[in-house]
Amino acid sequence: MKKNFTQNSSDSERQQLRKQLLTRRGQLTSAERLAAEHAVERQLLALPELQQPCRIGSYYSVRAELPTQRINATLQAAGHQLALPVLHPIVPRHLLLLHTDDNTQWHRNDYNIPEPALRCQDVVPLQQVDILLVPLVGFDAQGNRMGMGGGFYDRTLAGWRAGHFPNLQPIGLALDEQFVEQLPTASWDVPLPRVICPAKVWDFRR
Ligand SMILES: Nc1nc2c(c(=O)[nH]1)N(C=O)[C@@H](CNc1ccc(C(=O)N[C@@H](CCC(=O)O)C(=O)O)cc1)CN2
Ligand SMILES: Nc1ncnc2c1ncn2[C@@H]1O[C@H](COP(=O)(O)OP(=O)(O)OP(=O)(O)O)[C@@H](O)[C@H]1O
Repeated sequence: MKKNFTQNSSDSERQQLRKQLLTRRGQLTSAERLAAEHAVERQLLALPELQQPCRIGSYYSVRAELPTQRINATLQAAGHQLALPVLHPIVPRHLLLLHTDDNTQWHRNDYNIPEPALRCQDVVPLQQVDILLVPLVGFDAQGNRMGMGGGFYDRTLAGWRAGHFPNLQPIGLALDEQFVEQLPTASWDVPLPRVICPAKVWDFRR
């Protein structure tokens, strides 16, 4: 992948790179994607943090994302509490995390992504979340992340970067093909401390 993006790269460069990465991600077969989910699940479950019951924010994978349906079910079966994102009904481009279990009712949001029905009692404040599994389109050797371009996770992670959620550990989940040497960055981008891929757990802390 190209490396000639500068820190001040334009929106169109970011858009173009996003498109290339989405195309690359879309070229995997469903068997390859399933194998990737297995490998990521194995590495995730082996993390020391997950050896005790945790509150985990995950995502409901769509299109060619690293699949999470099986990972989410396994996490619940292992005794972890699972919360999934809902587009905030009032604050534009913000996310809420909602507790989910077998009784959860599902709706499709404006992006056609299934999300739990909004019930106030199910909202899990980020202060109470231990691990946040973050979807991505691409990531680089510094942990910089490119998402779908809505800024949803950038806004969510801004509070974490500011120190408001000291117990929260964000972890990106990705296919190996989503790695690029260097992504263009913007001031609002929040680098991920860790990314789990099928081949490797990337640790950017220290
Ligand atoms: N599975 C999953 N859930 C998620 C996210 C995600 O990336 N993956 N999000 C991460 O933020 C939030 C939703 N944000 C999204 C932002 C844009 C588009 C999207 O598809 N936008 C364009 C398509 C882009 C394109 O065609 O180039 C569209 O609406 O058609 C989807 C989700 C919350 N839930
Ligand atoms: N903390 C923030 N506060 C206000 N605006 C923000 C913040 N973070 C991102 N934005 C805005 O969101 C828009 C999209 O950002 P960007 O392209 O980096 O999204 P992304 O990381 O790809 O998407 P996502 O986080 O939803 O997966 C940018 O125009 C930016 O101005």
